[in-house]
Amino acid sequence: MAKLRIRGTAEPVEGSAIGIFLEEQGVYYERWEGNHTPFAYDDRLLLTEEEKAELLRIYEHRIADFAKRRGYKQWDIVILSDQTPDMLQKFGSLHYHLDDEVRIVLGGGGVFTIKREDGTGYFELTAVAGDVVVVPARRPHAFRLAEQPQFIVVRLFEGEASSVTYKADDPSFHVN
Ligand SMILES: CSCCC(=O)C(=O)O
Ligand SMILES: [Fe+2]
Ligand code: NI
Repeated sequence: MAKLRIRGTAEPVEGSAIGIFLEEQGVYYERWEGNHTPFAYDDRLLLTEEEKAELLRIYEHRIADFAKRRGYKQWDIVILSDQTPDMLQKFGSLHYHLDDEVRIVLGGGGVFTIKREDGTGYFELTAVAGDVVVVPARRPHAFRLAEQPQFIVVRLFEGEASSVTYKADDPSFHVN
C-alpha cells in the first residue's frame, strides 16, 4: 500500500484519505492486492531480459486488462537501483513529460515527489508492489528509491514506447 506525505506538514496522509487526496491532485491511483512477484527478485539490482519476460508473463493478464481499460497500447519493464545510475540521475531531478507517466509497481519501492496541482508545494508518494500510479502529463515530479534497494516497474504508453523528459525548474524544489 502506498504512503503519502505532504511536504511542509507533520502528519502523513493515511488510509482512504490517500485515494481522495490523489484524486483531487489528478493523480490516478489503484491498488492491486496479492503480490505475485517471486521473492527471488527482492535482492536483484539488475534484471536479465529473461527475468523481465518472466515477470511480464506472470502479470500479463492483469497488465493487458488494465491497458485495455485505460487505453494504453504498449508497455515495458524497467528496474532502477544503484546499478542504473543514469536513470536515477535522469529521473531524480524535477521533470515532466508530455504524456501521462503510467506505472505499475512489481517490486521494491520508490518515492515520487509530485508538484501539487495548484503549484503550492509538493507531496511524496511512496509506491511499492501492487501500487498503480499515473502522474499526469506536464506535471513536474521527481523520483528516488525508497528503502528497498530497487524499484521494478511496468511503464505503459498510449503511443510510442518512450516519453521525452523535460527539465522543470523550480528554485524551491529539493530532492528530499
Ligand atoms: C521509472 S519510474 C519513475 C521515474 C520517472 O519519473 C520516469 O520514469 O519518468
Ligand atoms: Fe517521470
Ligand atoms: Ni520543503
